[in-house]
Amino acid sequence: DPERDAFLYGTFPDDFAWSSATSSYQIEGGWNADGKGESIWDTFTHEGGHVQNNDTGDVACDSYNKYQDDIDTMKDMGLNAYRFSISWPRVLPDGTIDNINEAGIKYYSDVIDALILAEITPMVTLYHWDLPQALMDDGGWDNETIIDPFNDYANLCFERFGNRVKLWITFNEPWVVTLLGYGTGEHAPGIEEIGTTVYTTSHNIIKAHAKAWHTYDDNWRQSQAGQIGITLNSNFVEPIDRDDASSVEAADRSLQFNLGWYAHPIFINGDYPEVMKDRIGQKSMAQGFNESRLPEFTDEEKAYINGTSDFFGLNHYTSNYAWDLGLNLNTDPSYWADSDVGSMQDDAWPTSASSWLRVVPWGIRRLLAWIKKEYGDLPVYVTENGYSDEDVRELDDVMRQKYYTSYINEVLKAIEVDEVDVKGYTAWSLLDNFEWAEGYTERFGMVYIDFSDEDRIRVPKISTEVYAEIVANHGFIKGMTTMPTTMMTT
Ligand SMILES: O=S(=O)(O)CCCN1CCN(CCO[C@@H]2O[C@H](CO)[C@@H](O)[C@H](O)[C@H]2O)CC1
Repeated sequence: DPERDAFLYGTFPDDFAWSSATSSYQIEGGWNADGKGESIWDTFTHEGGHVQNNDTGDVACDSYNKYQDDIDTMKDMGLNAYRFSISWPRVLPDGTIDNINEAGIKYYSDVIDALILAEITPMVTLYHWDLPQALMDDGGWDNETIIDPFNDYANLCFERFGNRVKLWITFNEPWVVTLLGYGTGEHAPGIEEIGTTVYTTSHNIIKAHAKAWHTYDDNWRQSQAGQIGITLNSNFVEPIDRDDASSVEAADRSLQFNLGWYAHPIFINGDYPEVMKDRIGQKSMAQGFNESRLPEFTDEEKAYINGTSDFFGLNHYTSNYAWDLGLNLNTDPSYWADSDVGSMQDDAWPTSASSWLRVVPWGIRRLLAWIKKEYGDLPVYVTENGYSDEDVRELDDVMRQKYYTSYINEVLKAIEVDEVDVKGYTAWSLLDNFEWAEGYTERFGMVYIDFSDEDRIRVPKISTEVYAEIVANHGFIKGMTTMPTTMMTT
């Protein structure tokens, strides 16, 4: 509708964080440099057969050696924050605190010092999917004995970097970690248990997250005065028919199964959404299980988990329509079937190089408003948002320029009109990088890299100029020279 789609001129709060993001396995390379231990992604890519063209992150963007180039680029763009992740096996090669790799500690200490020198605030993710292989050998996230090694790892990072790092994220996208890692098998460790292990691994991750938050809150917050939270990913889900109660309910149920799965315990009451407990419970009984496939938290665990995030970290890329499929007790045990929701994307929505990513700018505004309504008026960081190109050298990335302009404008509306307390925006990604199972065939970077050139030269695309001007103006003012003429409104 015209009101929804009108472009809004205006500025963001003065202290707004203008950021870009990367992650360790996707950009660093140096997979076995200076004492680093193997991660499950080293194993997964070296095994072959899981990634397009059998690409690996052995070298990736070589940021292990070229991180200063990355920081120089962000400095040139005027960014004031940078979200990156620490590779757990680079600092703890066996995963446990018994063997600290000081060379790994020094690498991240140097990166942090270089960011501070460039007046760029570091935002550090502790877990962005590269689990030490040694811990996978003990069952990985499906074994609750992993909770203590994760806490020891988090505590080490707080101890060594917390004097300079004041924004911590425990996990990046537990939904992807469990669904793609233990459900579809598309991601490391490649386990295919779509109806059971996705829930037992998530259960352990939520407990591990809570323990790390309490460790910071008890031992470090007073002296370091930082903030620690979690980053969750979700599409916005629009009812296929807003006047049909069953599809409105189905859309909300889909958001509960995607986002509420983790956000409800952490931000509401320490427990899973009622609709998940109810549906998965009913289906599990009908499928012959003697207990629900969704594990239960004890009352003590609920009290321990509730309230364990200082902000809401949101990764958002795209949206979809949903409708009700009706309660079906005859399905096989499957996360996809558990929610009884049909979903699709509109063919009118512009495409990207990623099959799941269509451009729907108004979705980010709707999702931010939904989060405020559902979880309260808490600070929100958009910790990822971005667009993918095909594997071609195209520096005038017009679609990405329009994507960023349109989505950032919708975030402005969320702040100005819907009064959502958004503290920062993070463009995924600074660099073209290793896009997981798609390898280097899908490019999310504002900066182009030729992965066949061993020098991995950073070549800024035009979107760096568009984003830089938005940052310089703290938003949108008339006459901005780089603004694309036609926005994306769908
Ligand atoms: O429900 S379906 O399975 O039919 C559709 C799957 C939708 N997922 C949502 C999460 N997305 C990962 C986002 O992943 C994030 O975004 C970036 C770009 O992908 C990655 O490079 C980052 O590492 C990651 O944090 C992959 C696609």
